[in-house]
Amino acid sequence: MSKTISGIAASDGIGIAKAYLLVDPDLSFEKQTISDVDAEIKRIHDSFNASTAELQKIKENAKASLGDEEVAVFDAHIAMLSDPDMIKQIEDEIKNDKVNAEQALTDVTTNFAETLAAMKDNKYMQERAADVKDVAKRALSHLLGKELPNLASINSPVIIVAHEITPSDTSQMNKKYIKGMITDMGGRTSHSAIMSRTLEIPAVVGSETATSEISNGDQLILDGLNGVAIVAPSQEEVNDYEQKAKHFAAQRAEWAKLVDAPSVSKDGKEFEIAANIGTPADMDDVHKAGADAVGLFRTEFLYMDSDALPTEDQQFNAYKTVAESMNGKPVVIRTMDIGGDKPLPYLPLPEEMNPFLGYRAIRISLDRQNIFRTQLRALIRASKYGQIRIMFPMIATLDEFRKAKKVFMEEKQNLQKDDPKIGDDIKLGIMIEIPAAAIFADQFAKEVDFFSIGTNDLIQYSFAADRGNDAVSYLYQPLNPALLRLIKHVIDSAHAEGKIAAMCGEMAGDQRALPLLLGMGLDEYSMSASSILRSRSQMRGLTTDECAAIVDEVLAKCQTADEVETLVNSRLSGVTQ
Ligand SMILES: C=C(OP(=O)(O)O)C(=O)O
Ligand SMILES: [Mg+2]
Repeated sequence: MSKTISGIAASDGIGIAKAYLLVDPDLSFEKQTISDVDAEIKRIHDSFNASTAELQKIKENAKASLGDEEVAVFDAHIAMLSDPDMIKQIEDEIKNDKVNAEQALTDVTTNFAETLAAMKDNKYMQERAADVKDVAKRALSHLLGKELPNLASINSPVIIVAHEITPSDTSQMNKKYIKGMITDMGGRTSHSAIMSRTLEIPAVVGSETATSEISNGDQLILDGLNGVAIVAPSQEEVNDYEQKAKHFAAQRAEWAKLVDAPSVSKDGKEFEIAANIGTPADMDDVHKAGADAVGLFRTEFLYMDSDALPTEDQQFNAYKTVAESMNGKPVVIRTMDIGGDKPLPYLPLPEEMNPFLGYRAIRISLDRQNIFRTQLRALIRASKYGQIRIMFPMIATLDEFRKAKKVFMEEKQNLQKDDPKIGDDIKLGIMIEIPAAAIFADQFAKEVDFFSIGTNDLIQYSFAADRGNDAVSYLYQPLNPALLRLIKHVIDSAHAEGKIAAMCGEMAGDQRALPLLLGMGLDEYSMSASSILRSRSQMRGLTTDECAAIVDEVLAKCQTADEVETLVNSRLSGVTQ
């Protein structure tokens, strides 16, 4: 009998493959007194040899799909397994204390890791502590005869089943073999969900129970369109889903024909469908999707993927690459949004009770202005290579925007001493993601050049529901009339002052929301590159007047998100394809 597990649909598509459980096995053991010292020492050597052989194999596989940096980690681990000092200490403990290999390995490696972690002024050595722990875990798994999961060693089609998937996990994945992902944790706007969409891997998140209900090697169907996974499906179910997957692939092929088509409504009104990116490496997908602009460059990834604050030149190069690659089309670059769920290991921030309500984004930038000024200089310099727009995240008050603008003006004037007109064309905008700013949009609109509505956070803060917590994910309601009112107010306020209203939260790529946003006259829709062509296709089937009438009716009549969805669907049947 098959079993169905439900979660949150996070990335479109259907995958059928065996489950790959990304969960560490139980590596607990008992301390034992041994009598055969030689046999125990041999066990250690065997486990180190087996670990080395395993790492060599993983490295070979990884070479084919990953960058040099990722592969170098495996070399470092292999080198550690032949460290004479570490091996001697383990042998000595076995000889002197007559303990089992597991105990000696754990004692010695824990000691090594602690010594490294204590080297506070040597970051490189500090980071090696994690490598020692990793290597020890691998050797221990061999001693206990258990297998560790390893993403980089995957070389046949699988569906990843994990508690949570981190950015470093995704950097080890070979997209070719990953047919889907299902996690226990996360909501639709958690960063692992956003990553799965960027990688175009079908995904279901927030299932709560996937890792406990699915075993390694189970046959799985993953339906990222409807947010379900079927464990041990019947042949009939497999056939059914193979048909659905074919249908979805055919639909994708149809959408792909729109790569060079304009983003217009059925009645010929032009809009912009833009891409959200995290690094310049995402630009390939942006071009494949035929994006009209980059509507959100989340620069915090430049800070997160690095061991230290990125220099002005490193940032300049990243911004220039993206600006040039868009060939004159707009590129909205958001200043760093660190804090909340995006910590920086090398920038210690105070422990907070409520990190999402704490010291983050523009609050850090205005407080630590050297970091902010470096970023602004890099952005102003890069603006010579394309149409760069600068956007400030997490603006709550007009004062914050004015302060940020003042710093920008000072840096621009400094740079203009050498290059008189540099930065003069840069438009300055803000994210509307804090309810106070949304409510006060009519006043903000007088001073900013554009808004971009960040619905991921705007919903989180409006409904007081953590965006990554699946226990409260029922409150993530893009179609709730309260939110729709707020969004309409923001769009109307921008237009009253002749300013651009964009949206870069996930709602911009939500098929259910598009007719309403079009009806409200939203100018720019910025989303994961993988959603662009589908949205363009949908937009081309909608008429703005009809959508505006639906918005009026929804706002006059509906009290719940479900009522909104039902009303929109009933009005659209016959309007769209
Ligand atoms: C786009 C947004 O920003 P992020 O997801 O990076 O917080 C948002 O909050 O909607
Ligand atoms: Mg946000």
